[in-house]
Amino acid sequence: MDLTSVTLRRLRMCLKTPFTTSFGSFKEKDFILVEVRDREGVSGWGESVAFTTPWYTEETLQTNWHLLEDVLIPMLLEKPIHHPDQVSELFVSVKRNQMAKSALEGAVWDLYARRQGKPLAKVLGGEKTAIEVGISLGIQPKVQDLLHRIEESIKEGYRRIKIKIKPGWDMDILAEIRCHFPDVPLMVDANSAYQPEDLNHLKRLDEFNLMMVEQPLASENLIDHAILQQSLSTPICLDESIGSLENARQAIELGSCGIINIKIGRVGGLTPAKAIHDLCREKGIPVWCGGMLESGIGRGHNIALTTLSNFMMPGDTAASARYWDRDIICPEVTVTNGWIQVPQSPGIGYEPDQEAIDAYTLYSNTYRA
Ligand SMILES: O=C(O)CCC(=O)c1ccccc1C(=O)O
Ligand SMILES: [Mg+2]
Repeated sequence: MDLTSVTLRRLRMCLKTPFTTSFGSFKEKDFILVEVRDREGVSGWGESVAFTTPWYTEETLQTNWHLLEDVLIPMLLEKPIHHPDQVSELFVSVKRNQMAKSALEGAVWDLYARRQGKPLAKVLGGEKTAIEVGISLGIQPKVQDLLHRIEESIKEGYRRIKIKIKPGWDMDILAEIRCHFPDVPLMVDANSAYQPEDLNHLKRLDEFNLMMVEQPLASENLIDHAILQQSLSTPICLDESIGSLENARQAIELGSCGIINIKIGRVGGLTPAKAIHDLCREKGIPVWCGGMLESGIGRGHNIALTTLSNFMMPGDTAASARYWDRDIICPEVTVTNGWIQVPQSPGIGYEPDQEAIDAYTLYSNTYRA
């Protein structure tokens, strides 16, 4: 692959409705869009999923810009590579900074697939032609608002509902939801809002017939997740705790979870994401693809990854229109009866909408070999 330049753009897109987790609320999404170009002028696209503050992991938009500009782009443009798998190898000497690595690696994967004239899903070894998706609903001002959002989401066809929980917005809310929607496939995500001492309280989650409870405790705390899993019949799903293949191996060995949420950005790219997927398949741990309120570019990457066989549960990659008035890809991602048809055109299979990208760009910079 003859890479000649990389362009970073900082975009700001307004969310249709604010998204609230146990750590705070977002009204807009600021992120870095990455474009790699080769000698023939073909482009590949990637997206950094880092937020502007380090509430989810330690990375931020600014730390990603720094890593990309000062470390990763110079490394990538210095040495020729032949396959996108070599990008994560090239970055082994750089500790962590997974989202920064992933943004660039994803762009190289897209370019590689486009050059082959094949969909990224195929190039990754994915077989599915359609993927099943769910929806993640943030904490709402009132229970009534949440019930209304759930009803709408079911009507739109989403295959499972995930709600965000935190102390004070958990058991009573779930009781209310189950009263109105006794059978809807339901799960909860705490984004580490609980402490090991909350074990007895968390045991009550078993009353609500949940598919899983996502990341109840701190990311570093695999031991207490294992202890909690022993007293819960609801499977624990780890999100923030899984930053690498090694984290996944340890969580599985310790019994810290029964399910893993794979996010490409959190694990450093598509190559490591695939390695975690393969390990989980071997160990009998089902996986699903999480979301980070991505633009269409990141959404396209998620869809391609989800075509791998061990993605056995609906992911969080909802339709473009659930987040944005206008997405930055053509066509936008649409969901019909809870399914997304995997695009069959080359690369991520969605074309970047240059006009929309320009309209959302705050500033940009290009780096040449
Ligand atoms: O709709 C989405 O993209 C996923 C929503 C979501 O749950 C989420 C959004 C932002 C950050 C973290 C998470 C999460 O899965 O924990
Ligand atoms: Mg999560």
